[in-house]
Amino acid sequence: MADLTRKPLALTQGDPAGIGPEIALKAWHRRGESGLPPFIFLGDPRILAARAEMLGLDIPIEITAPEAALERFDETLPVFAIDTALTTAPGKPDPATGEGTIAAIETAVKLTLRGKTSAVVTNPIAKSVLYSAGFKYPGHTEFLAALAGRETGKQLRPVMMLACPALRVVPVTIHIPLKDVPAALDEALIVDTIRITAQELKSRFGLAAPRLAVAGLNPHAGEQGTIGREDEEIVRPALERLRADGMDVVGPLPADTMFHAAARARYDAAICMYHDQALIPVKTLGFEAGVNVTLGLPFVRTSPDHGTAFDIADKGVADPTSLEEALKLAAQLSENAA
Ligand SMILES: NC(=O)C1=CN([C@@H]2O[C@H](COP(=O)(O)OP(=O)(O)OC[C@H]3O[C@@H](n4cnc5c(N)ncnc54)[C@H](O)[C@@H]3O)[C@@H](O)[C@H]2O)C=CC1
Ligand SMILES: NCC(=O)COP(=O)(O)O
Repeated sequence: MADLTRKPLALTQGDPAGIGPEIALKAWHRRGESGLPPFIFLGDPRILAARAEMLGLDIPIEITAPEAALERFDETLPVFAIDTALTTAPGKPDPATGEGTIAAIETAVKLTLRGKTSAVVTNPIAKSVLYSAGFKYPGHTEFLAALAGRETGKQLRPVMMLACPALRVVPVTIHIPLKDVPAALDEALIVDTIRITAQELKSRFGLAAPRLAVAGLNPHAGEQGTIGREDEEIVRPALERLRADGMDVVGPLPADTMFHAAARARYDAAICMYHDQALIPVKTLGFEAGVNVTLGLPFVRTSPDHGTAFDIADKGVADPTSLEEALKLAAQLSENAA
């Protein structure tokens, strides 16, 4: 039975041709055994119903307001209806659905900032599909910060964190080509990213004194400047500034030796210089239960660590565990922040 003093989580549909609708249905279906916090699905109920039929799941889908979702969650899957072009099939994305996909994210932010829902949980979007539909952001992370900035009038700096039971990682640069990473790195970017990470590890994750380990950019963290100068000229001075402020930060460390079990035991989060340096270890150690969390926003946002998985979207085999973990972490973090 849901605690009716709480609010539901806002769960966006993601790309309707991906596995988002399927994992939402499966997560609701096993809500009792997994102890799932209540959510309201923001998306097109016709897409959800068609996917339930494909999966052979008899799931009562109910269009409802967020205020009624908690009460109804035990009995029905609550949906806040957002019209989406019905031009896709599972595994066959179409930019025409982009408008509905984006509207679901915008609605989630509005509902959460207005106190109707407790946090935003996003199903995966395919960046390339949305770019064809005119989307101008690298991903949810930057889009959510822009939406929240628009609503609050504040300039927000979002930080991506991925977490699984064995590891938390933060990429300093996110969705940019590898060749552009060195030029994108500067002392201020590294300092800001680490400050926001440390702050939220305290306020949202309850770590009184977070220990951070920072990867170097180059092999062997530059080997004293002989394999690239960035680690000595950019990363090290940034870490010295943070240490002067009393932060527990080590590095720059050689990235190849900072993710084995004994090394991981020495820190609470690893700060990495680029996307794959951060995401390869976390997805290798905990793909099934990994969660993506956006720090630096005025609300909690999580998502599964995986993407749209178009290759399996018509097969019925998608695993909902990562989404379930994202929903549970969102509920926990928003409770910590309350
Ligand atoms: N938060 C988000 O919106 C994210 C979106 N993406 C987007 O997803 C699209 C596809 O990306 P990929 O690199 O192919 O990664 P992906 O995570 O969609 O798929 C990688 C492999 O893992 C499998 N897989 C993923 N989730 C699974 C699940 N829940 N159960 C069973 N198998 C699963 C897929 O079938 C595929 O073989 C891209 O357009 C990317 O932009 C990727 C990551 C996160
Ligand atoms: N590789 C992580 C990813 O693509 C998620 O990005 P975002 O949509 O959460 O910004």
